[in-house]
Amino acid sequence: MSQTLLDLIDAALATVEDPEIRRPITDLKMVKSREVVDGVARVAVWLTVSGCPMRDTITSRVVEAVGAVPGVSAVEVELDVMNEEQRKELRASLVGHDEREIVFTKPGNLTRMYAVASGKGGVGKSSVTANLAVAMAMQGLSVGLVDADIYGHSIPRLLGATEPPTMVEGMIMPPQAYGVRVISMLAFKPGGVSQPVAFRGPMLHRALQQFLADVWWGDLDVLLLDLPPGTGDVAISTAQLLPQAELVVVTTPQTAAAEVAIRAGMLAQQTKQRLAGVVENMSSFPCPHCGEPMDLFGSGGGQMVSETLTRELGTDVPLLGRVPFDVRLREGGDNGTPLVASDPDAPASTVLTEVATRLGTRARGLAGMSLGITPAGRL
Ligand SMILES: Nc1ncnc2c1ncn2[C@@H]1O[C@H](COP(=O)(O)OP(=O)(O)OP(=O)(O)O)[C@@H](O)[C@H]1O
Repeated sequence: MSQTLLDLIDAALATVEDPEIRRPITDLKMVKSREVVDGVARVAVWLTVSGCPMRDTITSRVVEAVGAVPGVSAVEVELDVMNEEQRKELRASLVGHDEREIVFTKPGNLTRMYAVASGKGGVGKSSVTANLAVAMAMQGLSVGLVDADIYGHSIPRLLGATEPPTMVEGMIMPPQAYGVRVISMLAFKPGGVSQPVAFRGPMLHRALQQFLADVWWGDLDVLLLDLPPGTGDVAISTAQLLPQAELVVVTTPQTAAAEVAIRAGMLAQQTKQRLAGVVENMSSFPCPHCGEPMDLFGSGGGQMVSETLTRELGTDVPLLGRVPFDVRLREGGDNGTPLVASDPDAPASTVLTEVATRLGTRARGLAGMSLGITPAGRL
């Protein structure tokens, strides 16, 4: 009888996923032992590191899964910590190789990659990226988000993902929020959020490389990168490290913002990247009193960027959506609750979700790619 009960307990443990790695703890060899004495199940679990921030979550998941097995009256969980050998084995089983390489550039990798760019700061690029990531995760996609704005990182706050990552044998397990794996410079600053980052160009490249190679991303459907504004070092490093990443340009409706956004988009011509499209943010919204459309930041910027880039690059660069100005989007960013999660039916959420659906399911091909050829004929 106890054999049958143990089988049931094993089956229950196989449903418990490690919250960071998102694989069954049985596959990860995290179950040290299990036994049943008079209906009381005792489960010992190996944690990867002693200060594992997920210890309580793992414990409660084990208690819930094993406690639901008929015949189990109580569950006791004991935690132990893996030794170096076990961690190495775990690392090898997860990564499949030892050297630090960027998995996204390996042949056969199917992760869709989007680098979100803007011409200038403050147009809402980070807010759009964070909400797109959460919307994609809410659609069941496995999503990673790199805050490539090394100096001005803001993604952890926008998603409330400010806890430090767990390290397993030099591999960084990224914190998660709303189902999105997030890495940012915050994870590497002992002085916390207000500590400035004083990096020169080559250091920025190295930091980005580390975000991509040393972080355990798992099998991602989509990787989003929140670039710093403009066409500086990080935008170029991204193109070098992830040449398959497509650009998404964010602008406001304002002509001045649109003009600089075009420059950010034109970078694709030099880097030979594809342009997935343009998102206009802080667009027209209905006046709360009279319902008339309010164009707080002018109008037409997104359309202008889309049309100009289409013409200049000789390829379709669609306007993916116009996200209305919404104070709740700003408030959600301030308190780490993205609007698409807190109010999925808000007009801004609806647009962001549509853009997320489009990008998350987009077929990969030559569309949107500047071929870098000049038409033959009269000069
Ligand atoms: N659609 C919107 N409606 C209202 N407020 C918005 C909207 N989009 C962004 N904001 C607010 O605008 C400000 C700038 O947004 P955000 O930080 O996302 O811009 P950014 O382009 O990433 O800036 P930077 O690159 O300089 O960090 C934030 O306070 C944000 O909450």
